[in-house]
Amino acid sequence: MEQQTIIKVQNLSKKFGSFEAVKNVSFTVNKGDVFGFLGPNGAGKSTTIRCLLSLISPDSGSIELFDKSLSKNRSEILANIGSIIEKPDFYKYLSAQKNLEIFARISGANVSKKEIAEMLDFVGLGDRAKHKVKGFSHGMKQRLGIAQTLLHKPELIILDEPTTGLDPQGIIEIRNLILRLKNEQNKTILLSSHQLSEIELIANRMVIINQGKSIVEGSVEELLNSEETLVRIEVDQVDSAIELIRMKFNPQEISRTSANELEVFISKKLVPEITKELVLAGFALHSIEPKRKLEDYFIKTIQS
Ligand SMILES: Nc1ncnc2c1ncn2[C@@H]1O[C@H](COP(=O)(O)OP(=O)(O)OP(=O)(O)O)[C@@H](O)[C@H]1O
Repeated sequence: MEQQTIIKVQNLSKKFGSFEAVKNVSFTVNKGDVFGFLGPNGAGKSTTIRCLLSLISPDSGSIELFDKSLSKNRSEILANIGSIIEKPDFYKYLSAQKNLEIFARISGANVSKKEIAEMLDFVGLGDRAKHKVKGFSHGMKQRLGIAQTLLHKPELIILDEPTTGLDPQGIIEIRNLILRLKNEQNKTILLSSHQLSEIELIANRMVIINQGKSIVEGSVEELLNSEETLVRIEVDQVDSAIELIRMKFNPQEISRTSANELEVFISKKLVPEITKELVLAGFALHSIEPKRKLEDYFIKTIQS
């Protein structure tokens, strides 16, 4: 069965003055994806998301949502998206339930009190429905924000860095909630983050964006578990170790990174073999650390 495309962004560019915040960004989100939009701070994630929500208009490129052009079907498309792009704002002296009732009325969503109660249950705030938002933790407000995005029953949910500022427990709650949105409510979710670990835990597909450009897109599993691995080896006599590895394994790339360390790009399967050969040849092997290529790449990107 052919997969339905929910978001198709092609060659999107946006400048602020002469500064190019987004340069030719392209990616595709399919129905049922938890799609990770990964990049360091300032990469252009929020700018892209603001274009998707038609809050700003791109300078060039095309955006299709639900197989329709955003520029030509704006209100129909936006009615099918729920989003949190900044910290959700509530009437703090009103209860969680009252807040949702008001937001439902403002957005014109036809939602019964029973449905609102179910949404609050879904985000784990059922027993707090009558409590004033004033006393809610940041995590609870974030979950109430997610309930708010569900009011008009959208097919696509866009969350811009939803776990920023949350404590570890709060992060786990949001993560579980996102997975339940996909599994129990059949939502498609676009989730931006600057943390690979976050995306790895919940997304099935992702794009990495850096300095306004999309760099790599694909299945999280395939991208993170690619056969080719960067292996860091701490050993005495680095140059002789490089010679030995070159001779026996013919790696694609190998280089000395410090007086007692080398890096080699090689198939994951060969790591035990390399270890054995170095030890048998009498090298003092202090450590051997395989790093997934993408992880290493992403860390370098962030640090640069
Ligand atoms: N309205 C604006 N005017 C000028 N520059 C802007 C504007 N909005 C964003 N930028 C710049 O564009 C770049 C990309 O910002 P953007 O917010 O899209 O990044 P981001 O990936 O979402 O990062 P963060 O997680 O820090 O928000 C940044 O350098 C930012 O300073």
